[in-house]
Amino acid sequence: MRIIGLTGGMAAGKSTVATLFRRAGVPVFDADACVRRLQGEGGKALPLIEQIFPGTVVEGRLDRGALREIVRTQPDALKRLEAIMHPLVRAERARFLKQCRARKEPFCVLDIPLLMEIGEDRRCDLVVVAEAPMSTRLSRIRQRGRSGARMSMTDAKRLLKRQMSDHERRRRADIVIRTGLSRGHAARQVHALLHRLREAS
Ligand SMILES: Nc1ncnc2c1ncn2[C@@H]1O[C@H](COP(=O)(O)OP(=O)(O)OP(=O)(O)O)[C@@H](O)[C@H]1O
Repeated sequence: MRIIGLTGGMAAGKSTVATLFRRAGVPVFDADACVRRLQGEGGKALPLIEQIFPGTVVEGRLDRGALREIVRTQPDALKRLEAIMHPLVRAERARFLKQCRARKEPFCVLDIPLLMEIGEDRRCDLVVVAEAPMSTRLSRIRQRGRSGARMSMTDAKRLLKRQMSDHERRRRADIVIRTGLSRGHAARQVHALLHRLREAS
C-alpha cells in the first residue's frame, strides 16, 4: 500500500482535496477530525486533559474556551497538550493504516496539516501539497473568520506568517495540487494523479 501524505497551509484547500480523494474511493485519515473525536464527548483525551488542566472538562465536555485561554496564557501549555494528543493521534493513525492494509487498499491518504512540521512526510511514499495564492487564502481566512466573525487582514496575515512558508512546503512535496482556481480544476489534478498512480502500480 502506498501512503499519500496530504498537507498545506491554512485555507490552502487540504480538506477539499481530501474530499476529492475520498470521492475517488481512496480512504482518508483526517487528523483534525481525529483530534475533534478524541476531545469530543467520551473521547479518550478528556480524562488526560482534565488531569493536567483541572477544570477544563465540565460534565464530560471539554470547555474549549477555557483550554484556549490556558494555551494562550501559559508558556508550556501547548507543549503539554501536544504531549497528550500526539500519541493518541498516532495510535488512531496506526489503526487506520492497519485497517487499510487488511483491506488490501492500494493507496490511502493521511490528511495532516502539520505533516512536515512533525516529520511524518518522510514516512509517506508520496507527499501532496494543496496550494493556493496567498491573496486567495487570505480572503478565504477572512471570510471564515474566527467563530463566525470576519477577521481583519492584519490578523489573517499574522496567522499565515506563523506557518511554514509555501516555498519550503513545495520543496519537500512530490506533487502540488493547485486549488486557487475552480473546484473542477482541483478535481482534474487529483484524478490525473490517481490515474498516474494506478497506471504505475
Ligand atoms: N478549488 C477550490 N475552488 C474554490 N474554493 C475552494 C477550492 N478549494 C478550497 N476552496 C474553499 O476554500 C476554503 C478553504 O478550503 P479547505 O477547508 O479545503 O482548506 P484547508 O486547507 O483544509 O483549511 P484549514 O486547514 O485552514 O481548515 C473553503 O471555503 C473551500 O470551500
